[in-house]
Amino acid sequence: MNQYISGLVYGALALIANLYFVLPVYGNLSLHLGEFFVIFCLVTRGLSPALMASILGSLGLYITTGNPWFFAVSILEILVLHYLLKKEIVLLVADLLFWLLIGLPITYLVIVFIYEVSTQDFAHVVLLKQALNGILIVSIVSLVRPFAPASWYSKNYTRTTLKLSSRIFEVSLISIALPSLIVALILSDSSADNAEKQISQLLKIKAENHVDSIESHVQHHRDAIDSLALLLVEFQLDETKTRELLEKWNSTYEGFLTMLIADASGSIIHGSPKTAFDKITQLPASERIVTDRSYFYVAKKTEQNFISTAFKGRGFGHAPIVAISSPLLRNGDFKGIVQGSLDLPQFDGSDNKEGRVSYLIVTDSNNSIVYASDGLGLENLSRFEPVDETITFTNTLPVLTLSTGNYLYHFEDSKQGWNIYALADASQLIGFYKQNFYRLMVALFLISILGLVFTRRLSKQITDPLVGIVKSFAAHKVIVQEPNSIYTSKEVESVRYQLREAQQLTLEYQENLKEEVAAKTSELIAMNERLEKMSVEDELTKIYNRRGFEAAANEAFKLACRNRTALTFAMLDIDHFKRVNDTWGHVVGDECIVMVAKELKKVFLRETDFYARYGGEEFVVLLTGGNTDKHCRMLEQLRKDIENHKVAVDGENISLTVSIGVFSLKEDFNISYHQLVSKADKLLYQSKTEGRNRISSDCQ
Ligand SMILES: Nc1nc2c(ncn2[C@@H]2O[C@H](COP(=O)(O)OP(=O)(O)OP(=O)(O)O)[C@@H](O)[C@H]2O)c(=O)[nH]1
Repeated sequence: MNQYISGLVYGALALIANLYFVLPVYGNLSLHLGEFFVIFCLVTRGLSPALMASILGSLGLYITTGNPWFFAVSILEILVLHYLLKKEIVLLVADLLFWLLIGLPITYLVIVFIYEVSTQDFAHVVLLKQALNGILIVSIVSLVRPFAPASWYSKNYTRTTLKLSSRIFEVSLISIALPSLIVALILSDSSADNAEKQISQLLKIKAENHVDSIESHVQHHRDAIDSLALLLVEFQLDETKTRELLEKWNSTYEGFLTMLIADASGSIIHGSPKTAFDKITQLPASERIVTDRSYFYVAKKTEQNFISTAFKGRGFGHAPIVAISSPLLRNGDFKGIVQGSLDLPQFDGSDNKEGRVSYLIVTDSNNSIVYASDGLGLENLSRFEPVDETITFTNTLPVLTLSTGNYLYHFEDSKQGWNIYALADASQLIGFYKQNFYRLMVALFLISILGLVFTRRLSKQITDPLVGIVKSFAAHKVIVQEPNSIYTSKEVESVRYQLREAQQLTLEYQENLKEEVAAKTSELIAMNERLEKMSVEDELTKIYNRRGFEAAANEAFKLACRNRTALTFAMLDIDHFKRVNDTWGHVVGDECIVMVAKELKKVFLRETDFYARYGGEEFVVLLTGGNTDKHCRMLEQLRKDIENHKVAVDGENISLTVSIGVFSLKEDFNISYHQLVSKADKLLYQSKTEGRNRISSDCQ
């Protein structure tokens, strides 16, 4: 497949996976599996298609998350992985290195400075999730890769051959890392769900407790106001007694900041504590009127106990308060109201005191804060408009975002129409997740180190016996039958057995070959000797041929010339040999030639005597040393011996004669070998023409 087309195909798969196959992890965090196709493209097709796929895959992530930084991180990841793979680093380790050294720092900066994630804990969770996402994907790629058919790999892409130890390391790491990652993610999610449920349960109980205690607190004070109103109507006390009763009530019910009694016209006629009322009495009469206050006109109108929304006090002080009032009704006539101002901070008494891990917010029916625990940064009486961040931070539990942070919460309303929020710091849950993710990372790291040590040892135990066997094989040492390592395996032993068999066959073959070569060599030597002999020996007569003679006689000729030693060269020719052949046939002719050679052998016995069949029925003789007369005598003897030697054929005796030309040197040695031969040849011709069976000689 063309590189660009494969980049587009893998990119399209990555895009679709990132858009439609997203696994939710926690809150709004999820695993994006599209990167699988990008990394798979890198390991099967090479860098350029993987970069194309990376851009398309990141487009999918950008569409789903709105985060453009995926482009940078993904492209960097591909480049770094490509480089580290070339350096023969295992894919999973390469990815771990990328995330530790580059991916995590960049993602951290993006989270903190560009996305301004509100809490450190959440930033850590996002960060670790990104790294786990990357490692999970690379683990899946490493797992799938061995099953990919060879045709999926690009021919242009040269893959590096990994060491066996690296291969085993990769396989064992993946087989440990991938399941533990998946199990850890599933367990983390389910335990986070459980934790959320537990916190939710706890907050619900707390909120209900708060509702109960607030309701009873308020009810207690409403009852107090009602009973005071009854007493005042019933006993019609004088002014002093009324004031004393009011002050007693105020001091008995600590929740009331101040209390007052207003007459039917809404004018304050009594107040407690005394110091506060004294201030009221200083005010002009018009400012002591409370007809505009809901606790007056509602109580008057409904003729029932009334509890106000929260508001800021006036006259008696400016503290935020909730007013409780009861009408004074005597025989159905409205005689005024009695009112108590509940001090808002007093609700603190109803708050949870267990280590302040939880908080309380109480709002009235107007959503004004009646009470908010310290540390939330909320002002009493301010409006409470929380932002829901549930999806970002948790799976199901609702989350509020305040200026001080994110809080898990449970909400209940009270009978008074108040809203009670029990809050817990969201970092509890995120911290729990962070801890899980950190544990997972540390576990993966430890598994990697253990895996590294373990697999190096294992691969050594696998390869060492093999190396030993191969070394023995290469050094032609006999492979031992018993394994020399206790860590050997059946496969290695099978190799040992087969190599041993092969080695024995080879050795046998070598032995046979050696013997065969030795036999052939001696045959060859004999043949060479024969050939050598044949090249200098006449086949028929077994004496020198012309070549052999010239090679041997030449030396003797030169030596004799140099030493001026007497020398005779003779040339012989069988007379009328054609006739012999014609009469008796060539076989008989050959016998005659052999007979002449035998006679030569008989006459010339010295090592310095050279003779040869010169060609056809012609022979030559070279004699050195002694004197030329003796040479001639010996030649004459030869001539006679041949003449006397009858060759028997079919009961008949054939007699042969030879003509000889003899040329001797005894004083003047200034002559070449060829001239010598030529002289002898001429003298032979002379013998022939002078009647044959004779010697013609000359001397120089
Ligand atoms: N049988 C046999 N005949 C040979 C061999 N070599 C040469 N001849 C014969 O020797 C004969 C030589 O004949 P010629 O050169 O005419 O001389 P010649 O008959 O000996 O007569 P002269 O030399 O003049 O006495 C030829 O018929 C050759 O065929 C050989 O090796 N074996």
